[in-house]
Amino acid sequence: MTNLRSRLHGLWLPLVTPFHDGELDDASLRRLVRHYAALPVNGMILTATTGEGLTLAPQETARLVAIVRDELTSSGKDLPVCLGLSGSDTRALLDTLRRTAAWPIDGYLISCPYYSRPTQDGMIRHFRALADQAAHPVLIYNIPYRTGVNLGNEAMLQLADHHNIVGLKDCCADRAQFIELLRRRPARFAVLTGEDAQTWDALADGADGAILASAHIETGAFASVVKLLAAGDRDGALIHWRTISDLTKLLFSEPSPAPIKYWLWRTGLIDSPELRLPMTEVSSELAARLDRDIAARTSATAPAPAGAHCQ
Ligand SMILES: O=C(O)C1=N[C@H](C(=O)O)C[C@H](O)C1
Repeated sequence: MTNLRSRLHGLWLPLVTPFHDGELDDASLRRLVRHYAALPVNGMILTATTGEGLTLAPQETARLVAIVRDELTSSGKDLPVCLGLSGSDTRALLDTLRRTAAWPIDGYLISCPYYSRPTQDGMIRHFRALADQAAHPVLIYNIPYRTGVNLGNEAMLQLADHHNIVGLKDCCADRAQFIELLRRRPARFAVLTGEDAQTWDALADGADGAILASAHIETGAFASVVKLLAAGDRDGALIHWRTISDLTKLLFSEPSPAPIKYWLWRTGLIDSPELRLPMTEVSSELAARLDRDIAARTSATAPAPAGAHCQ
């Protein structure tokens, strides 16, 4: 597997997990991976928020990882892949790390423990225990509005010194905290944003890259924004950002990844827009808005697949 730290830049895609009639949809998954492998994506995250990882059985996650690696290999694309993990029981996560140690992945994206609201010291000890054990490097996922707890910069910087913790996916939603971290972090600690609507600000502030669910759509434009801003071409990046900034809001106007799955279904990339409960499909109002946006963006390309219809 790859040296993950050296690959933590550019645009990463947190892949949706396609389902059909309640089951993991292997055919759609293979189609998705082939599609994105041909686009300017620097890495993939599996089974995170967008991948509905909390709803997958361990055997399904193993099958998903194997399929993704198989399709990437057949596409000739050596993309790094991180497995999303979340949980609030350190011992259970240690078991998961042992069970997945030999899987064909390059790293883990591990969210802060949710619901129990531990102290900063508790989270430091949690991530150190996981990183000590992990057979692959660890990216921390700080997303307080989902977990209920914010990993502050003092704790983050202590964790950044751990040899097996290589970076952060930041969704702290606090620009001052984010900028201070960018100023104080060691160079070996990568910082990528996961705040779709704030992508421009985060990259302009100095983030190394972005992990964006919205980039399932208009992938090339998102990749251009990341690449051009990194190269210092603000005007060039702005041309692309203006075509996608509203999209980031539309795709998060109901719980993600329902709007993205609806879009991928309507454009023929997956066979069904279904999610696993408690997540539900988009409302009919949003479906109509998405259809209008799809029509506006794809009028020059293929029509919606036969059988796809507004709900
Ligand atoms: O699945 C992810 O990883 C992402 N999660 C964030 C969220 O859903 O809150 C958003 C980001 O685009 C990717």
